[in-house]
Parts: sequence; structure tokens; C-alpha cells
Amino acid sequence: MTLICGAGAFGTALAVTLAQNGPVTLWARDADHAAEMQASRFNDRRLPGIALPEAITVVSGEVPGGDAPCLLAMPMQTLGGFLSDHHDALGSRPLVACCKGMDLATGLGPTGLIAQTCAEATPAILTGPSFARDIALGLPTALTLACADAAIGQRLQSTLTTPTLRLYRTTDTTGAELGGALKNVIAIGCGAVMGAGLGESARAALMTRGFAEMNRLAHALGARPETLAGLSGFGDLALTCTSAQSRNYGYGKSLGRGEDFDRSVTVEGAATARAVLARARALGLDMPITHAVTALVSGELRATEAMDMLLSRPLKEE
Ligand SMILES: NC(=O)C1=CN([C@@H]2O[C@H](COP(=O)(O)OP(=O)(O)OC[C@H]3O[C@@H](n4cnc5c(N)ncnc54)[C@H](OP(=O)(O)O)[C@@H]3O)[C@@H](O)[C@H]2O)C=CC1
Ligand SMILES: O=C(CO)COP(=O)(O)O
Repeated sequence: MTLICGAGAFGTALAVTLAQNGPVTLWARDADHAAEMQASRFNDRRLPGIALPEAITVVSGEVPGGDAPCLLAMPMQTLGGFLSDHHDALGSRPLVACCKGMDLATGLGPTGLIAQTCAEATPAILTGPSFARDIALGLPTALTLACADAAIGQRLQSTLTTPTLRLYRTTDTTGAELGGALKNVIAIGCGAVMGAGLGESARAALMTRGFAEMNRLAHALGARPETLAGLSGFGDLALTCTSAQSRNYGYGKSLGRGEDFDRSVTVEGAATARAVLARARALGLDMPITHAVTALVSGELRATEAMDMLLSRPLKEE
């Protein structure tokens, strides 16, 4: 049995693909939403048009106990509260974060938050280039499963691989979670560049210098460069900075055009940009693109002004 907490687009998509391996319990925070999904066999609110296989049971209320791995598929800024609220039920099992970002309150990534709040559990993270709808439709997808405990990581890799979802594993949880967090910040910047009509060459430059910035922070925090070069880093950066399906990219595009964006949409890069900037400042690191995106998101700068700020920096070696 696999337990998935968080019945948004991603949690539902993971439930659909994992249902090929055996029973899945999908936990939703809202009891009405859970009852609606259990009865209709669709998640019309978050992933419309995808039928839920019979192997999925949707529940709400008390999080089910037990030893089965639990996937945590809620937005990053809600993870800490969820872990505290359900600490006892989560127990000592593997907890696999499926969210991307850095916690504003603590500056920790998902596995750091799990370790801090649920000390008996084994933290892991599932991350990389994938849109929920692609996974749910059974399109081929490859992700990174990171767990510092190599033996548990290997077990999770085989439990969570499905015929169309291929997992690679690593013990570098820091690198895997930083890749997923930072690519969303760069994707907002790339969306803004395209929305403001600054061109594809500018976007390629921003992606490349953004990747340099990702590596700078990752190196300072002890991540391995090969993790950043893999699915969870470069792979997800490439997808998110170029696809109209991405919410972070779409949000950036609206900022670039000076248009409103639906505030109910999950855009992880906005809060994470602020959290990353604070962490970088504490470490004495220069992260100009993250700085520019933070200013853009807070409304301090427009996209063209942010680009001017980046272009006027002192010339340096690549
Ligand atoms: N969508 C995608 O393609 C992908 C998403 N991800 C990551 O997955 C994470 C979740 O995103 P996604 O599923 O898309 O987001 P959605 O906006 O689709 O759904 C978010 C879900 O989280 C639930 N939720 C919100 N707050 C809490 C809380 N305090 N406790 C428990 N559950 C809560 C929401 O419940 P409610 O419906 O009641 O509001 C909702 O079901 C993000 O970090 C995202 O980056 C990763 C890869 C792909
Ligand atoms: O993480 C994702 C792709 O890997 C989903 O991106 P968005 O959250 O920007 O939609």
C-alpha cells in the first residue's frame, strides 16, 4: 500500500500511476473534496478529465498510520504545518517529499523540514521534470528519488517506479531538493523575459546564468554537481523554463506583460525566491537572478528594469 497526502494535481497524478503497482490511499485535507472524488472517481477541482483507477481509495480526516511509505504532495509553504499537525500518525516510516521549494520560515528544504519535525521518519524526495497531467496520462517520465539512506532509497526506487514512470536514485537529498526549488525561481524570470518580449536569446542567457547560480548555492550547501546536472536540476530547469504548461513560467509571463495572475494557482517559485535570497545573503553568496526575481515578484521592479539591472552588472569571467 502507498499513502499519498495531498490531493492536488501532483498527488492525484502520482496516485493514478502508482495504482498500477497496488492499492493507493489518497488523503485530501478537505472532507467534501475527498468524498466527491471517492464517489465520482475524478478530481475535478485539481486534475480534471483523469479517471481514478479502482485501486485508489480517497480519504480525509486522520492520516492513516502504518509502515508504508507516505508521499507528501502539498505546496512547500504548507509542508511544515502538515508535518506538525500529523506528526504522530506519520511515525517512523519513509516520508517522500513531492514538493519543490524552500521553507520561508526556516530556510530549510523539504527533507530538512521532515528531519526537523519528524525525527523518527526517513526523509526522501521525489523530484524532476514532470507535469502532473503527463504522468497521469501515462506519458514517459523520469524522476530522481533521493534518500540519504541508500538501502531505503533503493527500496523506494523500486516501489515507486511504474511502467511509464522511471526513477533514478541518489543519496544527495540536498542537491535534489535545491534543483527543484531553484529552477522555479529561474522559470519565473524566463517567463518574465518572454512576456516582456525580450526574446529567446535573453531567455537562453537567463537559463544558463540561472544554472550557474543554482550550482553556486548547491556547492555552498554541500550538494554534488552531478545531481544539479541531472533530472532534478538541469532536467527540470529545461522543462520549466520553456513550457507553457508550467505555472511558474506562466506567472512570470504575466509579470512580464504587466497582467494579473490567478492568485489561487500554486506558484512555488515566488515564496522560494525570497527564502533563497535570505539563505544566500546569510552565506555571503551573490545570486543576482534570484534577487531580480524577488524584486519582480514583490512589484519593486518591472521585467525590463530587472533585465537592465542584470545587464549593468560589472563584466566578469564566465
Ligand atoms: N502539478 C505539477 O505538474 C507538479 C507539481 N509538483 C509539486 O507538487 C507540489 C504540489 O503541487 P500541486 O499538486 O501541483 O498543487 P495543486 O495546487 O494542484 O494542489 C495543492 C494541494 O495541496 C493541498 N494543500 C494545501 N495546503 C495544504 C495543507 N496545509 N495540508 C495539506 N494539504 C494542503 C491542497 O488542498 P485543497 O485542494 O484543499 O486546497 C491541494 O490539494 C508543489 O510543490 C509542486 O511544485 C511537482 C511536479 C509536478
Ligand atoms: O515542477 C514542475 C515540472 O517539473 C511543474 O512546474 P510548475 O509548478 O511551474 O507548473
